[in-house]
Amino acid sequence: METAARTAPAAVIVAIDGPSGTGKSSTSKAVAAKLGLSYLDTGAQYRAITWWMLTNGIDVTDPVAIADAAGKPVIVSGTDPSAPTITVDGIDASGPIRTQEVTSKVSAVSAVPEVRTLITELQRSIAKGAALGIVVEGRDIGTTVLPDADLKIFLTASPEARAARRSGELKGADVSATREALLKRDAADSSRKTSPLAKADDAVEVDTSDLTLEQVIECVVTLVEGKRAAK
Ligand SMILES: Nc1ncnc2c1ncn2[C@@H]1O[C@H](COP(=O)(O)OP(=O)(O)O)[C@@H](O)[C@H]1O
Ligand SMILES: Nc1ccn([C@@H]2O[C@H](COP(=O)(O)OP(=O)(O)O)[C@@H](O)[C@H]2O)c(=O)n1
Repeated sequence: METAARTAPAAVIVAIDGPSGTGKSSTSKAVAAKLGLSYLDTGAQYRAITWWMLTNGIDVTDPVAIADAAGKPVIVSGTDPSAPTITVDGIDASGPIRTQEVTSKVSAVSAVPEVRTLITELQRSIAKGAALGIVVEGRDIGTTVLPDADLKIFLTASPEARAARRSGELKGADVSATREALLKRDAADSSRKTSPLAKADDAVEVDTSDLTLEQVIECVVTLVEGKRAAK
């Protein structure tokens, strides 16, 4: 009789990177749910450490203060794509990490090398523990966190499409102000020295500007299934 271990599909690791509003979270969650994989939102982890710094009086304009405090918060990510969670020191942080204040400060905190080292280790251990595989989304997953991922996707979209999507979520937010804020964050994330936002050489680039979310999901599911079949 065949053992479960022999018949179970090999774990598949999928890295999805790209700037804000390109569809990383929606696509990654849906692909993971459809294929029975775990899901990790690495942006939520950088937001969580930023929120902890802000609520604990750390000066987020001072990289030395950020580096000194980086090891203190305990960040735990739940990886069920239908109900992802994030806690900091046991407190649910899923709401507070989405505030405008955190969004405007997260690039400065995430640029500090000590922060990146700690969060990258956490991400690798979560990916290693995902028995059936995982979809990990962020900015540096294909280049730095999981350079041996089975499949790397880099999502792009025009600043106009991204701003329209984000201001739709922020109910009534001004599209041009949202566009400027997105571009400012892209510039900071792309220009930092340690693991900047970048497309890995072997990533598949998908421009989502004129695609529906369903089309993007279908495209990525097809690519993952192809990789799984080849394993
Ligand atoms: N291809 C698409 N077409 C239209 N809206 C989209 C598309 N992809 C994502 N969205 C919407 O845009 C918003 C931002 O998507 P999200 O997945 O959070 O992007 P990211 O994680 O890259 O910042 C969400 O409201 C989402 O439903
Ligand atoms: N792998 C990652 C993921 C996010 N980040 C940082 O975290 C911020 C928030 O990421 P996010 O994915 O939640 O942002 P949105 O795309 O949801 O706006 C980014 O702007 C980066 O500064 C990072 O540096 N590396």
